[in-house]
Amino acid sequence: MQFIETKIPGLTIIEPKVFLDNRGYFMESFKEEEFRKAIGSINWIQDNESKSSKGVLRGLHLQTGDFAQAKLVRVVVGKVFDVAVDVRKGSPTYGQYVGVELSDENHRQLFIPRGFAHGFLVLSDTCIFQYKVDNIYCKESEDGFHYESFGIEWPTIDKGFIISEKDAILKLA
Ligand SMILES: Cc1cn([C@H]2C[C@H](O)[C@@H](COP(=O)(O)OP(=O)(O)O[C@H]3O[C@@H](C)C(=O)[C@@H](O)[C@H]3O)O2)c(=O)[nH]c1=O
Repeated sequence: MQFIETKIPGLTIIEPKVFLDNRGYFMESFKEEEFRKAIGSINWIQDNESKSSKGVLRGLHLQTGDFAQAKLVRVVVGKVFDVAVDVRKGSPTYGQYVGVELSDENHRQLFIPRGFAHGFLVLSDTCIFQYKVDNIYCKESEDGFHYESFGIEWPTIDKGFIISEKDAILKLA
């Protein structure tokens, strides 16, 4: 398992070691000991999964205050352009984002610390997206930014993006 630093300290790409053979592949998708040594001890308390079709853009989301969440995100089926934006007040990298392709071929994961806004655009026909979070879901603590914020260069999709009503009216930053 490799931990690759991005330009935003703490925001980390993780590449599991994949063992291929004539049956398919095997990989350890999460290993607490290695994660703790590379990043720190995180008490993951919930796993989430969503399914989306091509062009779906979910985000940019975060929870605030006592319900802030770190996330460990990955794609089980398909391919996405995944984005994390540093929106921690006073952070030297405030407003900066990292965009990374996560797919069922590169098996990459992204560790997103608390205080980042997160979103992803589905590039494949269908996508199953899974992630761990370290805090409970709290509707009242949800916050977000419109996907056109922060100068994010999203890939283009022929038929355009599919966005929830809630995400379409998020504030622009
Ligand atoms: C996120 C979440 C949603 N829900 C419910 C609320 C709602 O009725 C339904 C769908 O919720 P949403 O529309 O917010 O789902 P979605 O747009 O997929 O939200 C997710 O987007 C990505 C980008 C993230 O980073 C996640 O943290 C999360 O915010 O699921 C839960 O019960 N638990 C949860 O943890």
